[in-house]
Amino acid sequence: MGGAARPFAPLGTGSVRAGRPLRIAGLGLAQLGAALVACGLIASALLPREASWLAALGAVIVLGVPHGALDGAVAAPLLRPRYGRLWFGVFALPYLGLSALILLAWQVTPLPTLAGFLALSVLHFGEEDAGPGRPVEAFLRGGLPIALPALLHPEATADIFAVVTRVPMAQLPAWWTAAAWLWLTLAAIVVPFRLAAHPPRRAMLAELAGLAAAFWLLPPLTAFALYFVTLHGPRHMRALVRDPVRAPGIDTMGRAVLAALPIFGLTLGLGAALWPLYASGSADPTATLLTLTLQMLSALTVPHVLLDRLASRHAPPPPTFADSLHRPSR
Ligand SMILES: CC1=C(/C=C/C(C)=C/C=C/C(C)=C/C=O)C(C)(C)CCC1
Ligand SMILES: [Fe+2]
Repeated sequence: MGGAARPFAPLGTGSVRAGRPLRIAGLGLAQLGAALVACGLIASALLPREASWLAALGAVIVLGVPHGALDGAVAAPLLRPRYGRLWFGVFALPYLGLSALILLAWQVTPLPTLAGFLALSVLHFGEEDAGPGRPVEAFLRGGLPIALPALLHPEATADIFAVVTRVPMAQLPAWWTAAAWLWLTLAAIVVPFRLAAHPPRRAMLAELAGLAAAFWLLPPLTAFALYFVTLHGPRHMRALVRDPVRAPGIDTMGRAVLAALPIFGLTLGLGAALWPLYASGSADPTATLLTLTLQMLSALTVPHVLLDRLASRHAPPPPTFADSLHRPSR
């Protein structure tokens, strides 16, 4: 795996750029909150399956989805200078149009859509976890949450995706199992070399060991929720808070949460509007919630990833040596 690069801080700290976060027993308030959420999710694994699905989905919706709702704050500085007050329409119409196409794809070709969703997730999780310009580490880290459930809990994972795709799945599709074995084989070949060449930070090893243990010991949806709300979401938010160019107004975790609220509310409203459509073909409300949540997550992830690409393409390049000769240093 990669060498020492970004400082590791898996759980959100109260304020990244400004002030000193409140600390209790050496933990920041947000870290304490994340630890409590993690304990709650782990305990929810003891509940009957439907109830544990509900707990995991509740966490994914309330604590995980808001990181995608920050896309408005990323799009505004790109679009407002050119479109003025119309910027929100210019942002939201293609974003939601693309999402609607993905929801349609789940109805028309559920299994290819599932394959595309899983591939996009490996890319998105990997880029966020490994950081830019580290394709091998990104593949290995992004592949972990997708490959381990297939290898360690194939029946439970198939049960979940039979509900999501509405395609009977006595077992996982062979392509998923094959891809998971390929990931494991590559990891077994690459990781020992990487470990020898760049001894990893202890915190990164602890994260990977913790994740592997979660995907081994917990039901797959619970382990995924744990990864999504304590690692992926906070990491995405922290990256935006630290980036003064992509979302200039978002410079503390508190501001990030506030900025996410309007689009998060809109997302919940869209989910509520779609509910009757999804409930009509569904066995029970928990199954409806699972299908709607995962399909909407996938539908929003496509424009979410595209916007991330666009925003990094439009970011000004880092200052060159020549720049530093011409500009007075501050
Ligand atoms: C539901 C679920 C899975 C997949 C979830 C995925 C693929 C989520 C992707 C979310 C994204 C990309 C969000 C973007 O921010 C697993 C872990 C395979 C097995 C357990 C249940
Ligand atoms: Fe994300």
